Amino acid sequence: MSDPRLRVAGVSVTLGRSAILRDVDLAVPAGSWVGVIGPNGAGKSTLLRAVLGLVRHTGRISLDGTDIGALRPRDRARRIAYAPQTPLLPAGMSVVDYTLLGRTPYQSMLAGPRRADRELAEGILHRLDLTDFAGRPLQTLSGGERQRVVLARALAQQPSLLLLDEPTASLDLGHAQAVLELVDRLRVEDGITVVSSLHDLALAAQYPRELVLLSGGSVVAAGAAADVLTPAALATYYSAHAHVEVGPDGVRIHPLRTPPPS
Ligand SMILES: Nc1ncnc2c1ncn2[C@@H]1O[C@H](COP(=O)(O)OP(=O)(O)OP(=O)(O)O)[C@@H](O)[C@H]1O
Repeated sequence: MSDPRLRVAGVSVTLGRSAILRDVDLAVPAGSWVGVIGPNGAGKSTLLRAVLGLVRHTGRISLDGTDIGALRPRDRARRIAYAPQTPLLPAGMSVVDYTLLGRTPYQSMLAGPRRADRELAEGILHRLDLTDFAGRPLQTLSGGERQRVVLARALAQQPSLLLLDEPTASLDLGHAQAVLELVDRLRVEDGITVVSSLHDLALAAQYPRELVLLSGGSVVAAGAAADVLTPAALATYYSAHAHVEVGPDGVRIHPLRTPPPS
């Protein structure tokens, strides 16, 4: 059997004196979308950062069978794109120039972006509803606009693996759906493999093919949304009360208020 695009095997991360990830296993087939969910502090961002090589880990992380530590930095930058939850954006840079940073791994050291790079960046800005913002300095954007621009830079990398940390955190419902639809279209049309953390469980139930539920740094459930997002799991790991409806068009989650004490 061929290697999955991404394999995380027995990965643990310790930061300071705290065990943040414990023996995490994950296999993401090429062209799939895995959603990493879990309550605040469960280790979702740390898992994505470990895949990027930004935090030290034990265990093995491989891309198409090659240990990520063995990839040359340029090769890694071409193959893995990352849209962080709270990116540091260079002040004064325009939206289109920031998007073009995604083309850096494809350019020779001193050459600037080529015409094809500009056309690609413009196409991505169009697909993300950002054309009117192309010339705007990054610091003038709203939170949701910034989030889409960070995604634009990641997509400009034309990666084989796209890591998204809370891609919808600052987006209104319409833009959240548009971004996730676009990601899914790129997955289907361009064969991009996606791993994203998601807080919004209603969206998490609809887009990724598979969910991995982290709690306290460990994988406590994995599989289809209907198997992971059970009322019992929501109560146990999120301390949340919800009604879960599984129907022909997927899983729907209805948060329920706790009845007030009588
Ligand atoms: N450098 C560090 N030293 C010690 N603990 C850290 C460090 N960085 C992160 N942590 C802790 O690791 C845990 C996991 O953090 P992480 O950001 O991965 O969680 P998360 O699931 O993405 O959370 P959220 O949903 O709130 O974004 C948290 O308890 C956090 O405080």
